[in-house]
Amino acid sequence: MSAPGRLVLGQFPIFHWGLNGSGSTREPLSSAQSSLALVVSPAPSSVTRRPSHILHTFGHSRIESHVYTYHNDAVGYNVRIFGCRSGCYLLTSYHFIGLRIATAMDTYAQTQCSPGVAPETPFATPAPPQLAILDFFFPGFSVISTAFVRYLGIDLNVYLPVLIMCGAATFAWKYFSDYVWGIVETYFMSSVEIRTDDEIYNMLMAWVASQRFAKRSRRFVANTNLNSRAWALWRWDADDEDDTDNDVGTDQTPGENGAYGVLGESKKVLAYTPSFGSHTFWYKGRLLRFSRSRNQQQGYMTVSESEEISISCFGRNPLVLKQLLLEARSDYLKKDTKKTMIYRGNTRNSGDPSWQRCMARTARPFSTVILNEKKKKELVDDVADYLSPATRNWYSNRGIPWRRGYLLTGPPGTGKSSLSLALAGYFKMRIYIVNLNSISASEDSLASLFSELPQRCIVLLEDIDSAGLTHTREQDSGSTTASGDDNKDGMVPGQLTTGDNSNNSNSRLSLSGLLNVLDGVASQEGRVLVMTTNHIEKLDKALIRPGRVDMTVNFTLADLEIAGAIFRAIYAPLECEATTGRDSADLSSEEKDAAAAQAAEKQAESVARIEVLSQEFAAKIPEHEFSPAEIQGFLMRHKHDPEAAIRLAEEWIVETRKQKKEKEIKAAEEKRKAEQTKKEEEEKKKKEEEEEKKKKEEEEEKKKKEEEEEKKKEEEEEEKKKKEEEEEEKKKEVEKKQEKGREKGDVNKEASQSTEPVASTQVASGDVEKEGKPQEADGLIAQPEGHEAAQPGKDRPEGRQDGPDSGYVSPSGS
Ligand SMILES: Nc1ncnc2c1ncn2[C@@H]1O[C@H](COP(=O)(O)OP(=O)(O)OP(=O)(O)O)[C@@H](O)[C@H]1O
Repeated sequence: MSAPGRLVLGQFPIFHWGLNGSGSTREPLSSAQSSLALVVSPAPSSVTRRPSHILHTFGHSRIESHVYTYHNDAVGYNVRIFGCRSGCYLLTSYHFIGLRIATAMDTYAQTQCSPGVAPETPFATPAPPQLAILDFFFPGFSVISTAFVRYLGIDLNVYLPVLIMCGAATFAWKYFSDYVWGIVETYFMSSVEIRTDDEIYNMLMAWVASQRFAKRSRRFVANTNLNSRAWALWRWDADDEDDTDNDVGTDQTPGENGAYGVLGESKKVLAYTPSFGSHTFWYKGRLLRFSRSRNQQQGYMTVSESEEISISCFGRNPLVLKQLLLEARSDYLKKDTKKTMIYRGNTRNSGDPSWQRCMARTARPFSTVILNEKKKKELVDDVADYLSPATRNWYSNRGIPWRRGYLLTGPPGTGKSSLSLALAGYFKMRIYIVNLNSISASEDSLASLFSELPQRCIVLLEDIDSAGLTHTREQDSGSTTASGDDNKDGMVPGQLTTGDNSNNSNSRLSLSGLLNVLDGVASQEGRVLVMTTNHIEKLDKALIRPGRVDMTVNFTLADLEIAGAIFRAIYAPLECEATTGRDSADLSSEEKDAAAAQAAEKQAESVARIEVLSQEFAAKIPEHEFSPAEIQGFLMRHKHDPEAAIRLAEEWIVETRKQKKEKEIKAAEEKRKAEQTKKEEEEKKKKEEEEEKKKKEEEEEKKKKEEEEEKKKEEEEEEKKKKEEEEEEKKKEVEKKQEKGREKGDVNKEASQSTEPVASTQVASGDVEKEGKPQEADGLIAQPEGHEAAQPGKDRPEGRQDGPDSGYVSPSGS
């Protein structure tokens, strides 16, 4: 027999047999197929064959065990067969195998026998149970076991039950502990889960990064940016503009993390947060657990999206968790007190639209915005009044929607955006920017964004004239209303404006949609709406009517005053920059006072000097020609040398004019070219259309001609056919007459036989007269059958063949 496997371990035989699925043992099985383990142990000879069937379950796999007892004369064997439940082994196969084992055992025992000596069976001494089942789970175990027995004299099988018990205990403990922990978590713990696409994620992670447990964690994530990555693709630069303020240090000074920066290099703060898993920490005397786990959802996700974060504590009261989150938030916002937070509306097609913090800029002092002081004061007073709680009540008591809108108009670079930023900084409000040009901007997405606005904030719609909100509805609809408000008929659905909408051709936002969002029934109250534009004249009147725009601030190109103010803003020393020139720590209080007085005096001198220079500079700048941004740009080039700026101002003016002129010429040229191209294209198109038309006409004419010819042909054919028919009819008539004539001829013949020829002729002529036919018909009549009828004109004199055969009878009878 070709048994696939047989092992004898020392004196304890362990047999490994393989079975194929059909139960036949004739063919040896491959090791992969051999999924049976046999354990043979001695049995009392009194025991008869006793098959039994036991099922064991190990984890997910089920092991069948069959015990058969066999005995020969000398000794009985228990054969325990283990097989995988999933295999298709038949009981009969097991039995068959058992028999084979028993036979093999007998043979084995016999080979051990020597004459005169009692046969030494494998079980001469009671052997411990052979648990080759391990070989089933750990292939090669039997080999190792054999090696241990042979070379070290250690029987691994002895320790097998212990090992199995340990394994089972571990399994059991895991299941048990998971189960118990689940119950504890559900009924005896409080927990808070943090969404990664919410700003609280950023707040919490910033807080966690500052905690000791995070810094000490052995498994951690190193971050240069703690913000959620969920919206990373939709953000501007995710970093705050002055992150480097908090950086780890410079060349000279090591940072808090012990790292040294390289001088002049832009540095990023390195923060460490605990990695995936559970991390415990103490907070306000309570043991908390910070868990970071992988999101089980499939699909592409950024790092922060693919994680789930929760914090839990023992006890059913989650107060401590809420305190922690509040602390995290206030810490996070503390960092921003001197900054103006800028949020941008993300109106993505997929997912809900939401506000995403994109930048925190240092608040711009209001004084740095150059604007007519009176106008500036008016604006600040108006906003302050609007934001006061008393005003809110006033509005609500009178049923007036609590909203205020401001329109900042003026040429580019005159300070509109700067004023919005300064306003937000002055009133400590956040700025929420909406991009109306976005292709995903729709009334729904905007409404959703506006509904999420906090009560005290600035909503900034920049350059609304370029957002397609040009051309008034009145112009396009052809009807004018007082406010322009009620006339919405001019709007084409899906169009932002009724006029030139090239900038927004893909947008699904309409003007009426925007108006609804701004102050419709469902729109948010309490916000300050600021719109900026370069072309107020292009805006729809409905958009800037009172109620939507309550104050308009006009910005102009630089005049004398503005030019001087910009000069002072650049060169005048600021109070914070005033230095004594010596380290104040080394000075006594009198010395400090003296140094301060000296610095103040120096600063006053400097201010006075700059004041004089500013006037000189302003005098050189032509009024209403250059924007403050342009002048600022020029002064920045000489920021440490005001005299040089004054000296070079004229040169700059000439240069800038030249550049502007060139730009204008270039723009005009481009415009002309564009127009020419457009014209050419139009002409070409027109020409093509004309050619096409001509071609079409020619084709039509040709077709017409052909049709006429065909018609003519048909008519001719019809005529011909008709003629033929007539001829046919004529022929038939002639034949008929010939027939008749023949018949008459016969009669005359008969008559001529009995009378004179003259008389017969007379009869014939008399017949002719009777018939009323012309004379030539006589010939026809007289023509004998089978002769051709005489041709008209040819008949008689020449063509006639007088004679007996022609059958012609002359009137004279000759
Ligand atoms: N009136 C002003 N006061 C102070 N700074 C100004 C003023 N006008 C322009 N600037 C400076 O010029 C630059 C551009 O200004 P800003 O962006 O505010 O102009 P804008 O009117 O909003 O331009 P645009 O219409 O192109 O958006 C800024 O750096 C700003 O500091």
